[in-house]
Amino acid sequence: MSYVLGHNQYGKAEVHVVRVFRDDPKAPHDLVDYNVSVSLSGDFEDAHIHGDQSKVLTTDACKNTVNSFAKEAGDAVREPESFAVALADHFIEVPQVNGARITVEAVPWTRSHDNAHAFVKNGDYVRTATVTRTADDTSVVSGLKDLTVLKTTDSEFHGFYQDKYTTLQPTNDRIMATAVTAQWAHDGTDVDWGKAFDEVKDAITGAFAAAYSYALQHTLWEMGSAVLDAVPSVAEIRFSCPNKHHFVVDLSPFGVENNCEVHHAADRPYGLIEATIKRNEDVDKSSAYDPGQAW
Ligand SMILES: O=c1[nH]c(=O)c2[nH]c(=O)[nH]c2[nH]1
Repeated sequence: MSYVLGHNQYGKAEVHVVRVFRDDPKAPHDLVDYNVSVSLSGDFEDAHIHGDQSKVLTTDACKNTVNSFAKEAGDAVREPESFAVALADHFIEVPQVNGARITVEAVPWTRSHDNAHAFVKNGDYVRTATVTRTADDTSVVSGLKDLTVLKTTDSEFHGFYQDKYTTLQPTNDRIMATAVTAQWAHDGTDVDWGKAFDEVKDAITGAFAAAYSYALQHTLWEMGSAVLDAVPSVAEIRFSCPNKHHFVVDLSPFGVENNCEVHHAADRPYGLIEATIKRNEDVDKSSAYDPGQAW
């Protein structure tokens, strides 16, 4: 037999760690809530082909490292990107590892009633970070998932291609709603991650609100352009946005007028609109994204 082992990677997925910052007894507490996944690649052929584990850093050790780094990495823990960089820098030092990918899903908690130690989980969205480390390169992709936005007008959809299955009626006034999932790749790592995240999120929601839309595709372009305008470190942004359809209900059988007021919010099927907006043609950040990540 001369079969060949192709790409392989392994690690611990979804280490859910909550770190409280409470070093200063007089200061209010802070916390971060991270779901961390570690994926290592390198010289692991013997483990697969011969059952020899001598080079395998256990996934249990990966989990322990995440937990310990939640204390050891100090202030780097405060932002998902810098925490992931600290972990990636550690794992790449293992001699048989030549690639380390760390993904973090960060659930935002907000302080409750200005209380020093009480928080409310903010379920509006999840912040994400993916750090890919090789011996001589670190690439950082930031993101967010499931940021749901809706506007009640300033959205049209008409002039579309028609075939024999086309029944959709054109409209010049409709609800537009989506749950934005986006990932943006940075040039370099010298970035104020928290500030950049807030600016990107603000650019996305601001452009969604302000842009007059002729399709969700058009809105993705506007949102991506606003992000590139606002944050110089972003080289490209990838969107995956379900069109959360709101269909105007026909109330005419009841003699009731419905001027885009009463809608049926359908949950499926949904249009899925995806696009990458790049700073220029030469940008190629594909290796910075986790191919196994289903958005
Ligand atoms: O914004 C939209 N883009 C589409 O491609 C599409 N297709 C469709 O049926 N409705 C919509 N809306």
